[in-house]
Amino acid sequence: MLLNETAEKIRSMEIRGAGRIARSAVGALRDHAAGLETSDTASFLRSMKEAADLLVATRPTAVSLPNAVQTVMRSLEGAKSVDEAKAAIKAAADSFILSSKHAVEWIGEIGARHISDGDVILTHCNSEAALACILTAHREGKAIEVFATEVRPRNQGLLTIRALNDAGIQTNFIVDSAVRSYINDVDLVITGADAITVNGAVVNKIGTAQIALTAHEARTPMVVAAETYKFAPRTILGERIAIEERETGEVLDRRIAAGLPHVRVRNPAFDVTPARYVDLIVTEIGAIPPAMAYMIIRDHLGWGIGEFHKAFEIDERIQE
Ligand SMILES: O=P(O)(O)OC[C@H]1O[C@H](OP(=O)(O)O)[C@H](O)[C@@H]1O
Repeated sequence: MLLNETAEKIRSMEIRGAGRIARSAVGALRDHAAGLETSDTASFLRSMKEAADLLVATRPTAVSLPNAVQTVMRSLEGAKSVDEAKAAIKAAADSFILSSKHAVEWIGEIGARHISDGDVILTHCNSEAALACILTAHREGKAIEVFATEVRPRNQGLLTIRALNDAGIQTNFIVDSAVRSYINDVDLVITGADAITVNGAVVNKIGTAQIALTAHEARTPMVVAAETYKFAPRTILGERIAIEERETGEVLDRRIAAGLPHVRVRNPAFDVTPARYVDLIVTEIGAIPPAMAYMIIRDHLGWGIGEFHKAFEIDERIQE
């Protein structure tokens, strides 16, 4: 898909979900690289850097996006010609997409082990990773029932209930504010994540923190299903995860809002659940407590402080 088209689809949420965003972005980078006609390495690198910046700027919160783009852009290091650079980008993008899909499968396998026959599960938003756990448990023959929230204002819950319905899983569709009314019927909460910070806090769809708090009070385990590339390396350096504020028309029709001059509509797309309300994070390399976030960043993402130096080197080469 074309670069600008992909960027627009991510911005408008036609392409959404932290994993899908990441895969689409690296696919767009790969296709952009293949289509560049220059033989000048510096101008190729410049164009790739602009493409990477454009994609990363589309949505600020899901760290899967910059992590994926960074993974692919790092493959440019050491490329001595445009052809070499194109081949490196393609290999890195294809490998990222494949391993991202495998990661979801592994998360499904591992997550399903935390689901018992007869469990009632509550999920929020539409997460590939969380759904993988639920669908795998169902495929294994466990009788499960799900509560799925509506997910105002973008109604991603509709995607979730369609997937659950298609699989033949008994599902209860509830408004976001009904979670506390049903939490005592729930054995396990499973959500996805858009970002996980070094201190194990989980950034996910708005409403997740309320659900986690409710689950904590009810002593219902809160499980987060997330690929390792959802962990945010720059939080080691004190960088905070930006919470995307989307346009207010998503929440209240602009014509109605125009007649309410004293009302300010707020529309944060994500919230932060502190680590103490998260029992387990299921990743493709195993289920871990949130306190292990630093080790995931250090050992499995392979960059942190060095990331800045690498990015700087690419900038220098562009200026040559
Ligand atoms: O990567 P997977 O597990 O599919 O999704 C992770 C998260 O991405 C989504 O964000 P949005 O709907 O794009 O704002 C939701 O917050 C979901 O929990």
